[in-house]
Amino acid sequence: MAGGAAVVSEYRELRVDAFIEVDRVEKVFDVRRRTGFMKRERRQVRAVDSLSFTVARGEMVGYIGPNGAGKSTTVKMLTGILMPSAGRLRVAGIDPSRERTRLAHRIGVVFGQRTTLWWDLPLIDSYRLAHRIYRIPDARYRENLDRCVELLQLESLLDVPVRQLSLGQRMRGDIAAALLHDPEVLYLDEPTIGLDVVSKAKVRGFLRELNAERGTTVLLTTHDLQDIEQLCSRVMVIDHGRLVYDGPLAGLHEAGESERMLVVDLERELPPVRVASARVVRVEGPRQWLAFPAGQSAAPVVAQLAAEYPLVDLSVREPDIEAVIAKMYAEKAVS
Ligand SMILES: Nc1ncnc2c1ncn2[C@@H]1O[C@H](COP(=O)(O)OP(=O)(O)OP(=O)(O)O)[C@@H](O)[C@H]1O
Repeated sequence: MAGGAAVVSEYRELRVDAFIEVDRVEKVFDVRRRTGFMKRERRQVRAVDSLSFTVARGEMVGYIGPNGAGKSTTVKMLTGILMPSAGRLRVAGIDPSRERTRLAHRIGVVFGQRTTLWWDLPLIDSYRLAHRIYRIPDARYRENLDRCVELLQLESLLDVPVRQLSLGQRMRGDIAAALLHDPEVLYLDEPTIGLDVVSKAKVRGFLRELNAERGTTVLLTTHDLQDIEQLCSRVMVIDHGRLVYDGPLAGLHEAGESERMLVVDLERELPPVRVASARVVRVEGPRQWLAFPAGQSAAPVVAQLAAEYPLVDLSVREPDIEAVIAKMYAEKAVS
């Protein structure tokens, strides 16, 4: 990924009004492992390595990476659950690990795999508890609850014990719980995991509206790239604890050095065509597939084809974003 480092630093310089600041942060875990009878080995795991980024107020940023890349560790440090081994973190000007309680009033967290709701109690009771714990003014609580209930379609679920809710219903319940105290920033960890298509659409629609209306800053961790495509104009990719890409989703294609495909229909079957900066990867009767670099315009390839071959039709196919990211994950971190 040759251009990756440049992409990371260029994008970083643009962000001046930082709401979330991560500056050369590291997190090293000491792990002890049994290696035999009475024998233990001590090992260090560098979960986050010299990580720097900023997020402006009101941004919706995707935070992605392969398993074990350091995403959860980053989010845990941003909420104050974990203390960084080195570097500086600020969220809304607050040092998370030093002032965790003060920060808790300004952030909301949703972990798709776990719930913050009271399992045996009706859903509404978890909200009443949040009302007390966060000391939310009554009118504000009522307004936020009504809004979440309406947009997340929770009306018929409020009196149902949480353990009886489906995964999608529970997830919507969790998102509401994270928002009752008006957090300025929301960390979402896999908010659509295990949800059906309809529930995913509901959750995504709600998050879009929340961001547009309230300007809530959102950091979204997900393995579902459609979440990113539909919600985030910016994406950060982390691998082995380091940032390997920070920029618009569309730029991932270039950074991943992916290829676009030109599908060409000729008048008749011909041997593979020969054009500059594209190569034929498949031939099926009069149809041929030509791969060319994603960062390059299709125009010169099309012009040469039209001038030299009996062209009937053509179309350009964009690379599959999942393939681009899989390729990025397979490469070494560059930042
Ligand atoms: N409490 C801990 N003690 C020791 N090692 C840990 C601890 N928490 C995380 N790690 C290690 O740190 C690395 C990063 O883990 P992390 O959970 O942040 O990754 P992730 O990107 O969130 O992965 P996933 O997508 O699987 O949730 C992994 O190697 C993990 O094993």
